[in-house]
Amino acid sequence: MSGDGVLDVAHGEAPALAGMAEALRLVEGHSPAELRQRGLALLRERLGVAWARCLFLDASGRWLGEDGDDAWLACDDFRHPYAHAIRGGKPLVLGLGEARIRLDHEAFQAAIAGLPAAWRLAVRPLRAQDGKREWLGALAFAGPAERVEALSECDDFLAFESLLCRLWAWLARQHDERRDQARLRDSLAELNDGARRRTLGERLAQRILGESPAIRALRDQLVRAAETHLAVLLQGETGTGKELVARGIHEVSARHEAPFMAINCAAIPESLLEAELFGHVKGAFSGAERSREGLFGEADGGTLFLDEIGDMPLALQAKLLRVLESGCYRPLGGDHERRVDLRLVAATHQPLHRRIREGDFRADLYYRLGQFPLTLPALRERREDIPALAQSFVDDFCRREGREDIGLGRATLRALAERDFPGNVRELRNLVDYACAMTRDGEDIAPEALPVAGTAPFGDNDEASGAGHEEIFDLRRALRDYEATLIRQRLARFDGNRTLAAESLGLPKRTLAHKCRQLQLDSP
Ligand SMILES: Nc1ncnc2c1ncn2[C@@H]1O[C@H](COP(=O)(O)OP(=O)(O)OP(=O)(O)O)[C@@H](O)[C@H]1O
Repeated sequence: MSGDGVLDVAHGEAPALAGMAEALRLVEGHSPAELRQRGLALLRERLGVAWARCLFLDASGRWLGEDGDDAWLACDDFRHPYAHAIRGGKPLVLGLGEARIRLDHEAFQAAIAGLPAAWRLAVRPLRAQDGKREWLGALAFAGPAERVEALSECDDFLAFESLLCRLWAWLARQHDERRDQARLRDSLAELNDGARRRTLGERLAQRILGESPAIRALRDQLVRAAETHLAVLLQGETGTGKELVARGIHEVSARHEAPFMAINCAAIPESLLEAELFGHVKGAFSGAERSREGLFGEADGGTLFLDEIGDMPLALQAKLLRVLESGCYRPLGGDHERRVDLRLVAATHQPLHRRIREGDFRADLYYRLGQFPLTLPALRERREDIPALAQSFVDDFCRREGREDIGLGRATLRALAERDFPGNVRELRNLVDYACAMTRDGEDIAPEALPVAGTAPFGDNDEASGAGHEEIFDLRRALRDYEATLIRQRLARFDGNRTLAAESLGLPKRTLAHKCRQLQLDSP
């Protein structure tokens, strides 16, 4: 330093700041492990220490490890000198010859095996803060006796060791804080996810009723499906709630503000189905006086529900597959392709595998539709839900019809629980509606108010009601009337298409034609 207190800087060097560059190398370590490596490199390269190790304590404080080595040394195993240094809290120096005789720890002996017996080994416990028993690990170095002793007492070395410890403690704290924050973030996200899913599940439970394990699991799956963009294929017997579930998925999905469009592929003649789905431009075919958007366009951004997908004609299946794969469709008679972004939910009550085997359904479409397959349980598989469903249908009936206080007695609930419900929840609902209609305000539904099982088409929403059994005096005639009503309604449902009507009743087309003649259904 010059007389005026200013540092002499000769040839670009300032001796008083000689250690700064090394200190900087340490400070630039980003993790405790990197810091240890930098510290050891400094000892070897700058101080000429031929053998040096830096050990760290694990989180339990019971094991000492070394970077790049899988072996751990127990802190209470006094056959190695590190345990002595840590336990005693003081540095120790010992001759290697003596260490070879006194300490029979295999890994330690292996580590010092090649070193001269005349050398000395220094082991220095490293602590987070001076004077406190907050151990970080231990620094060990070996060399000729005078060099080891000189180094252990040298102020610069002590400053290096102190800097190493402070940086190490600081980096370890930072690492712990980051880990704690990440854990907190993860558990908060998990909590939020769990809470969000629970809320959505509860929202679904207001419409998709039932607390049986099967229906609870179904609601959980619906929430999961709704989180994705996958196409959902709903399989289940008639009346199990496939349409209800399709709406449920839409309502708890991110698409809930966009439209939900539905179409029953079995109820629409093949010639119209294509135009219904794809839309058409003006003049695309005779009668197309105006252009029409079509369900793909109308459901854009939302959900399209294709009910009875098994009945979709093969030619249309190919076109649907193309839309699903390309995200584009072309309205009938249109020049341009349009992009569409929607979730498809398809439903079927018939085993599609059989339709595929019979060549009536494309396997590739089946797999594309079934990205998220769901099977809805039949009501007989979850009989415990019958009382709650029945009660809710009684409440609905009273609200709808402006009726009051119709109750459900135990005997009636027992009678309901014993039924098989081939028409599932729809059958139960229709049956309860009928029984409510047969019950006076203020009274409980009597078991006798329930129609005899299997006598009426309660499974089918839109079919003849089973009212008026008391007036039946001629069974054959009643059966003929019932058959006629059923066939008439089916024909109306399929716009007079006998093939579809026959198929929906499980009859050959010729048998249906014969019955129509017999029952005089041919004349309007
Ligand atoms: N879990 C349920 N909770 C309340 N109502 C239900 C439930 N499942 C079905 N329903 C009711 O049963 C009736 C039939 O349901 P839906 O039309 O969704 O059945 P589906 O499986 O689509 O029948 P299909 O195969 O004949 O088209 C509807 O009135 C619906 O609201």
